[in-house]
Amino acid sequence: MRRRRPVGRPPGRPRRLDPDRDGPGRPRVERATRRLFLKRTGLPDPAEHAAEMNLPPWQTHLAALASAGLAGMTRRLPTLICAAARLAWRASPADTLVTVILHLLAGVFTAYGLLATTGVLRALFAGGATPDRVRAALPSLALVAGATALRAGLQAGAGWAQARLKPRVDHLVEKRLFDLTTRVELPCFDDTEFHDSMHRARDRGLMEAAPVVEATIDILTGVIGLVAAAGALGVLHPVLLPLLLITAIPDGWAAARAARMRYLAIFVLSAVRRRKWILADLMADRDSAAEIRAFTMRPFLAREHDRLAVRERDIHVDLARRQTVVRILGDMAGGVATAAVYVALGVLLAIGAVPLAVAGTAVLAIRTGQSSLASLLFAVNRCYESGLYFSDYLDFCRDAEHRIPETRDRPVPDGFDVITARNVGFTYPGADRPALHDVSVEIHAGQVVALVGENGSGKTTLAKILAGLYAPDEGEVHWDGTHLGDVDLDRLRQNVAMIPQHYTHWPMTARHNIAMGREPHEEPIAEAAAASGADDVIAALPYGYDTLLDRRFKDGHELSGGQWQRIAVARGFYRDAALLICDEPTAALDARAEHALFERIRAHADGRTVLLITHRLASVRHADQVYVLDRGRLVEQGPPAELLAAGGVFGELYGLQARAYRLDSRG
Ligand SMILES: Nc1ncnc2c1ncn2[C@@H]1O[C@H](COP(=O)(O)OP(=O)(O)OP(=O)(O)O)[C@@H](O)[C@H]1O
Repeated sequence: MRRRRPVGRPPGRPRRLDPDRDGPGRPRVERATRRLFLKRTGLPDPAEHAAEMNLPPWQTHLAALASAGLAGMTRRLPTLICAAARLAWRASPADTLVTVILHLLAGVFTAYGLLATTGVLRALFAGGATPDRVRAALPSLALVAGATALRAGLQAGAGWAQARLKPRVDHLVEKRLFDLTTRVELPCFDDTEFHDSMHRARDRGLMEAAPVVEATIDILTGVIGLVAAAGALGVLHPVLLPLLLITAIPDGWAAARAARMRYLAIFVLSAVRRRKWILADLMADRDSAAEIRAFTMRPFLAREHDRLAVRERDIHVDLARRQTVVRILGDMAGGVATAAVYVALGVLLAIGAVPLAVAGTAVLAIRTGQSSLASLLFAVNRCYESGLYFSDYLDFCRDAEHRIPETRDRPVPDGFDVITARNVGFTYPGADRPALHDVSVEIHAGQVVALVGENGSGKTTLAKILAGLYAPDEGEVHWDGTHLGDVDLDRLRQNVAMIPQHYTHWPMTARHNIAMGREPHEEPIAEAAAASGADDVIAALPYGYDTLLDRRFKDGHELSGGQWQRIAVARGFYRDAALLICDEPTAALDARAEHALFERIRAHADGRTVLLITHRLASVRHADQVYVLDRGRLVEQGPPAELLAAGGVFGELYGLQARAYRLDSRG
């Protein structure tokens, strides 16, 4: 038997905390960073007494961001840059190559232009009449102009290739993510760690892929610009090289510090913003609109929202003040450094170490280098920030790939004479007791088989195992001689139609809501709708089968719970599969509709096999076989008449319902 890959963390093994990858499960790091921020800023803790204000997935790395220094960021960069390069290459090798090559060439022309400037200045500063000097400078001037024009052209080309790359990267990562989320085994969705990781990847990781690629390209451009300026300075005079660094340090310090302040502010604000967003959603959402009015909650919600908005505003105003101070300090230090560089250049000129033309070019090169360094630092910050979230995406994809069921070659049966579940046991990931234990059932073709039992007794779980949605931990399920563990379950499910207990209200037309996943053929759709009673619902819709069943869109229409249920049943009928599973198909129906639907299921069965889960025991009387579950164990089985006569659990539950109806009808 194929063992199911264990999902979730093995019991007893605690998760290792990684301070660099903070998440909702790592509150210690959050608290420490919050304390650090509050101590430094003297601000009140905006999330005080708000237990529900945990970090949302899109802000889980703020603690890491808050505590990251420039050195920490730089250490992580090589991994991120490699991941971004691989992604860009997969998205479009041509655009990646063009972007890199054009940026490199632009860097060469930057250096060339700077060096050519020396020729211009040398000619202009030489002796002789001004017209002669200008004329002498013309060839170098033409070279500078040519280099500048070429550089601009190359940069525009690189920008175009980069712009083409972004949507391709977005498309690639989205496609991969949703391919994985729809292919992993169903039990993954019961695993909280998988769930969290999926949300982190979907809510933020996905969006950060393109920014990581862009930031990586910006880092490359920054480095190229810096190397071009440094190269030009080195060629002019080696002593000029350190001067570039001296002027760059204050700028770099101010940029890194201001960015860090922003991270810290966002970090401390995360809980406030999350709460504010929740309130904003409630105040502008269709589902809550009626209750807000019915309970006259508007003033309360608006006051609460405003209180949080004011808190957020104050922190931002304070942040703006402190960032301005840092920038002014940076600018002042930068000014002092630039003055020192000019003094040093003056000294070099005075002692004749460099000619005047070289000094003039050096000033230009230093300016170019400074601006490249500033963009480089900014790009490093951005790459680090986006990279943290992007690693969530990569981690999720790696994990999800291991959770895709392996492909199996054994042919899938089209139908069956008998489905046999033998000694089946199943425990949900993380659950401390099994949902099913040692359950054996047989479903013969053409039968209507009912699963009954109290809430939580395991009926839905058993149905899902029989349909091949869950693999049992113990025991086996066979469709005739075929063990479900040996076949491709995706193909097997083509032969199963399931009307689940909690069905989806697909935001699509009525037609697609019935055909869902199959070609929509008019006649079979109409037959399925008639068989389920959905035909009346559709006839009353403004555009019939073409009516969009979602009020959030123009011309969309909303259905009542019972009307939706009929559509869901029609969907099950439309599949016309060997096995039809109906999991409480009448829960939302009125008494008349319920009776009619059971009649229709019986009529639709007509040689098909139906597995019926229901609490309406009167409807089970016509089943061929009833299995009664109690806390995950099979306690009774047999034709309904025999079970009633035996007076066991089924008889007791049936009697309770019948008595309630008798009392009700007496009034
Ligand atoms: N996704 C899940 N993760 C963990 N436990 C689950 C999950 N789904 C069901 N369970 C548990 O498994 C047990 C059986 O649930 P199941 O849904 O099969 O019962 P049921 O008989 O269909 O109940 P009901 O009549 O209320 O629909 C219950 O104890 C339930 O809490």
